[in-house]
Amino acid sequence: MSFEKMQFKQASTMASPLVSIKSQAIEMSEPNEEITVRRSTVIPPVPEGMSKRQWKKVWKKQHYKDHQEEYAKVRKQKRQRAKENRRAKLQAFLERGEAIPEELKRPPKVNANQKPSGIKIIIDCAFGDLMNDKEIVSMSNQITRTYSSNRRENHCADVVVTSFNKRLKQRFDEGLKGCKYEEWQNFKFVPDEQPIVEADKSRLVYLTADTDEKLECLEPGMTYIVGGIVDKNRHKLLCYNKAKELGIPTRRLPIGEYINLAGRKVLTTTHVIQLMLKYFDNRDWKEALEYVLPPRKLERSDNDQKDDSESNGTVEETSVEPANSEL
Ligand SMILES: C[S@@+](CC[C@H](N)C(=O)[O-])C[C@H]1O[C@@H](n2cnc3c(N)ncnc32)[C@H](O)[C@@H]1O
Repeated sequence: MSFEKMQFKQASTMASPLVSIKSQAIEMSEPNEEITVRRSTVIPPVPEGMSKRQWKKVWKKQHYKDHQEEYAKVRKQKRQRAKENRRAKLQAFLERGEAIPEELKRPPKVNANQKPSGIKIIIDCAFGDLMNDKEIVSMSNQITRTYSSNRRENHCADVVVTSFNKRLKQRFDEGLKGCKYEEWQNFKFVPDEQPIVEADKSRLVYLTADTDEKLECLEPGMTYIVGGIVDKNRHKLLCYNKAKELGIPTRRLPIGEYINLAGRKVLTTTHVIQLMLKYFDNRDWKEALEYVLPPRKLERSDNDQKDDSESNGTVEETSVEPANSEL
């Protein structure tokens, strides 16, 4: 049993609550009624050797683990409600005989006319130890988004997720249980770096914002490596240095050549892959950039620039899908 778990067990059995936080308890109600989350306000005393802050974190985590199934039900109900609301909105337009607005349209989840782009993409996830728990969750979500883009766009790639082990794998096996990632089409998850270290280096390119060398175009037959890390730019040159050590050529995306984006042009892993897939539509970077990046990032204002400086220049992923794929 881990130290944290032991502390939790001991403390849970203690009687007098000394610390008060908003811990969550889920109330199950009648079927079809809203499943609500009721907040109780006490947690057991802080175990010795732990700060109040650490203890709150451990308590919350354990509480979430204990109520995982109920939380999943709440999420499911929320999704269901959102679906019903959307359907009702669409219905209202149809009943009035009006055209459905573009923002309510959605592309099909699977694109039946999809063609292979001929490229391979490696998501290098060897940086798990540099991410906190939230960032691991964000990274796992980015991988699932990448998968849906790879199913939805007009061109797909063979994607390999390397160093898929430890906390990231655990996140998929526990938090994203049921997503059946082992069965995803055109996606492979491997526990080590074999696909990188054993590849023919002349067919490899490591993408990084930290190089001056521009990626002119994407070539079928090539393998492009994208860093699988969410770091708010804490670790500058991380992927660049790794590529250099491994003798892999590096390239940056030609962002500044086509659009106006202030600050460092560091994109999220998902955006980079979505851009690559979109590029194959017309082999047009500008078109791909405008499609994938959120519009607020393309038309810069003072506020946007402030946002960027707060997030250390990374263009944060703000929507689940590419900017206009909510259509
Ligand atoms: C959030 S960034 C990670 C930044 C990290 N500090 C690093 O050293 O790369 C995720 C990945 O997307 C790719 N990437 C982001 N912006 C890029 C750009 N402008 N050009 C090429 N690749 C980029 C890189 O592969 C990068 O590792």
